[in-house]
Amino acid sequence: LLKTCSLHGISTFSFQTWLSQARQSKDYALPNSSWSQGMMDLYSRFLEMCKDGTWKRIPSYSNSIDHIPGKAFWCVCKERKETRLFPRNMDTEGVGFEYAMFLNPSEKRMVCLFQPGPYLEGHPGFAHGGSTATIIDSTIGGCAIFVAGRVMTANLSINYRNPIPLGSVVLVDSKVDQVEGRKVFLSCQVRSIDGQTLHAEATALFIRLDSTKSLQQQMSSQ
Ligand SMILES: CCCCC/C=C\C/C=C\C/C=C\C/C=C\CCCC(=O)SCCNC(=O)CCNC(=O)[C@H](O)C(C)(C)COP(=O)(O)OP(=O)(O)OC[C@H]1O[C@@H](n2cnc3c(N)ncnc32)[C@H](O)[C@@H]1OP(=O)(O)O
Repeated sequence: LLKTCSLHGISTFSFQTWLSQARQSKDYALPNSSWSQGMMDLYSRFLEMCKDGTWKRIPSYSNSIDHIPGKAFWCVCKERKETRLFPRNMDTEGVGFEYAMFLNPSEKRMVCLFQPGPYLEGHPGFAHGGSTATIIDSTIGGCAIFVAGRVMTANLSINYRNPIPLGSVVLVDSKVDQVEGRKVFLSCQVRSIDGQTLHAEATALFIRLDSTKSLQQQMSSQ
């Protein structure tokens, strides 16, 4: 993680500093009692693949700033307590977005194990398409961030193929297809655990933000 971030000039802070800051925040990507057996099995499978370094488990905090090494650098500490990363906006376990991400840096690939809870309902019994879009955007976005640094979604195109039952577990599998200057093109598939059902597929364009400006400067100038 440090190597990736350093490559993009995100941080001059030490990995230890970032780790100690991150440790103060709750990591929501760890198993909790709402996770189904299917979610636990898939999580264990990916954790196993982390042992040789091929995959990396990505921690997840309720505030986006906590993901950034040297977060204090952006001096947004006052506002940060009042905001939450959208998919981490619920306090009760299991009712909303339950998910954990794993990164494969050499394949430029990010997967997300996703268990949609009952508060994400659209059609009765099924996940709202907006929640599917959110988890796709977050997974693809996480992938783009780790590959290209600071980016924003410019375009996200989704084909919904089969509805996702609430409480089921799906695998959101994204990868970077191409980088052209500031443009990062990615694609994604959402499948059932057994791979037999394609729930959704997506393509996305992310634009790398001007690296000479801080994230905060770019946000405030728009
Ligand atoms: C949330 C951060 C969390 C950080 C956590 C980090 C790690 C955690 C790990 C796990 C994941 C956790 C979180 C997931 C992360 C993110 C998910 C959320 C992401 C979002 O939810 S994000 C909100 C929605 N997003 C917006 O709110 C963007 C609004 N927008 C703009 O802010 C500008 O629009 C911008 C900046 C996109 C570009 O503006 P700009 O001025 O920098 O660049 P410009 O316009 O010059 O475009 C340069 C070249 O791209 C082409 N181009 C531009 N747009 C295009 C389009 N739509 N289609 C086709 N081509 C396009 C141009 O045509 C030109 O091409 P050319 O150079 O060839 O002429």
